Amino acid sequence: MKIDGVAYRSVWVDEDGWSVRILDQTRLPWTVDILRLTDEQQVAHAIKSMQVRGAPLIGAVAAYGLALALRRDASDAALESVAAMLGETRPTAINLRWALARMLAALRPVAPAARAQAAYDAAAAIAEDDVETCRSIGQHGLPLIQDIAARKPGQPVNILTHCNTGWIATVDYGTALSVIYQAHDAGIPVHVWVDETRPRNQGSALTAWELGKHGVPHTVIADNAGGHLMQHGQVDIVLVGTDRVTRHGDVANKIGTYLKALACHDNNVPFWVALPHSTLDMSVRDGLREIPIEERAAEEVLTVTGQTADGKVVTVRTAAPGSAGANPAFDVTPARLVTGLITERGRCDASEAGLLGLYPEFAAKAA
Ligand SMILES: CSC[C@H]1O[C@H](OP(=O)(O)O)[C@H](O)[C@@H]1O
Repeated sequence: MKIDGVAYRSVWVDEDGWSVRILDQTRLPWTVDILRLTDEQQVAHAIKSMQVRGAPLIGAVAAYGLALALRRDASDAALESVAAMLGETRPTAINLRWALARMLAALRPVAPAARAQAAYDAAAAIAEDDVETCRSIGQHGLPLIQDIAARKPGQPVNILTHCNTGWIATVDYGTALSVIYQAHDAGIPVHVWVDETRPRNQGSALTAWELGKHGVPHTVIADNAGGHLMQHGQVDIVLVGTDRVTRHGDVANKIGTYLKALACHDNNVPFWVALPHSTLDMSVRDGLREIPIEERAAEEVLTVTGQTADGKVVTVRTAAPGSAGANPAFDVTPARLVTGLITERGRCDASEAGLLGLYPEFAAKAA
């Protein structure tokens, strides 16, 4: 996508042919800082600290992290240990393990002398696959917006979204935001309610920034405002992304997503989840019991980061001194609350039958 008219992806190989470039998402929306990663430890830090974040993107960046490591040591031991280390950086998004598994399958059979180049090629394939996949997700979600627009001619389609599922959560285009971008670019009047998405504010800091750069009308709201807006007919559809979808269609996503789904259910607002194939985990049936939920530092809840009037970016404590904090970073929305799934292959019910209808080859995956 573009930043002030200049095309970017969220991860790319530097001109030097080997180091890896990323946008530092902890500095957005205040500054566009491009980081240069030169080893797997820097990649691990970037993922853990959320300099790069978003389920598909952390998978792609981890793949390049493995390539960086193999430049120095392409032994079997290094291949396995670095893949394991990177796989431990964040527990919930299955895309991280999906990408590393794909890299290991590609690299184990390759002679160490040829492994580094093969790793860059495999990482590039993951990145390119993600770009086309996310573009396609947008196309398959577009009819949902068109149908709503047809029922309210001349009025904007009001879409509520949670967290950031845009091009900076993927290699390009995004998932739920890919649908919004394609609707906007098709000339459909849309307006986006952007959940701020405490505690890391991926909505108010990242989604609002992305939509602003693309010219999409939007309004930032408190996370707790969505239900009220639905009760007053202000939300036509909720579109979110996800970090893991189970065989039965349960959806792990940013904390607060489940509450949005409950409000949708109570107000008959469609709740759609956009995902690439790399977010499917067909080995899990019961998401609530089986998906590991990342517990992040309490400090993220007890503080907030923002920009002062004179342009300084600071972090201030918002909680009472001495109070403890709890920070589960994801929750699981049961399939029964999901209207449907939007994938690169089409839309389906949030069910095993729905998913296998689109991905019959996944039937054999361990369950
Ligand atoms: C396109 S998937 C984005 C997905 O990832 C986010 O989590 P985080 O910001 O912690 O990486 C969030 O759950 C989004 O829905």
